[in-house]
Amino acid sequence: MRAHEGAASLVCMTDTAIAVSGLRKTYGELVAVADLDLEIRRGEVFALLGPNGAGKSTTVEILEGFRKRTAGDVTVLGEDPQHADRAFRERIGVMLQTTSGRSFLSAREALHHAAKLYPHARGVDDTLAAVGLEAKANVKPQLLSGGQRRRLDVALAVIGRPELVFLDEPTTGFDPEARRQFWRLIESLKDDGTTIVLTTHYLDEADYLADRIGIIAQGSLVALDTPAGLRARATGAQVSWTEAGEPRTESTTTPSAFLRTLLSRHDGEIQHLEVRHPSLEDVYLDLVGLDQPALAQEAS
Ligand SMILES: Nc1ncnc2c1ncn2[C@@H]1O[C@H](COP(=O)(O)OP(=O)(O)OP(=O)(O)O)[C@@H](O)[C@H]1O
Repeated sequence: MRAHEGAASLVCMTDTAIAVSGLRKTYGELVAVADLDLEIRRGEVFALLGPNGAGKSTTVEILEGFRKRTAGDVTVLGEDPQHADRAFRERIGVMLQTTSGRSFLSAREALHHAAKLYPHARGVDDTLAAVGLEAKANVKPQLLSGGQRRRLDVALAVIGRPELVFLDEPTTGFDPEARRQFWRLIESLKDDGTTIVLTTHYLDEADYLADRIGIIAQGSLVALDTPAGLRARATGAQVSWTEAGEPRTESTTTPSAFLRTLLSRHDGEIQHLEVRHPSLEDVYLDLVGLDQPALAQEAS
């Protein structure tokens, strides 16, 4: 290898947290993930969105080293997760969809126990505070609410100060305040340079937190962009108003021109006049297909 090639590959190694090429996972006849290519940079917050059964958890679990792939190349922090050793495990934090709280330990004890497994773990009390569980520190998981157990799962995923955190639907069951608190925690992890991969069904969460969003449908990536880039794919607007007591709605790609015409037709105040631009959710629904069944295609 020539010197400049070595330097180039070193830059590539340090900049890339996750590299996926041609990833495929089948369960018998079912294709859960179909030839997925993806690169996630270090320090990036990456959100994976998609309908139920799209293949998000399967993909994430392969990246975590908990599931074997059928085909393709996967590198996570420079290693193949399929051959993950303890050193690799210490560098990643994982929050699975199912809660993992140890029922015989209190929240604080569970975190103390987990912290011992990592060389540079966070403080237990700081971590409890970051997820808003100080008041429940001495409570066993089975006496926590569903949302509080998820918060404990988040705390367990980040206690080891991992370089890379996987969060599978982390805020399912959170009340609005807990979600905001979780968002602040993600922001502080990002400020520390942590790479974060999260799956979520909340478009606002992905919009707020993610540097880039990957949208997966039927095992394939159908879009990969920044939240702003995805929103920019939406064109046109819906103009609605009330005329002669009847609600009216028009879709238009030229809302200003439409409004000028509408205003010229009305002397007085137009009732309930509203211009609505497509949201990220509209773009998402368009990409995954409104009528798309949440089933992976049959293996070919
Ligand atoms: N162990 C398994 N054996 C057989 N099929 C599986 C298995 N795990 C997942 N599947 C199937 O693979 C497809 C993808 O599932 P996956 O859990 O990855 O979807 P998901 O996008 O995470 O969905 P959700 O949003 O509902 O969590 C689904 O059709 C699912 O039924």
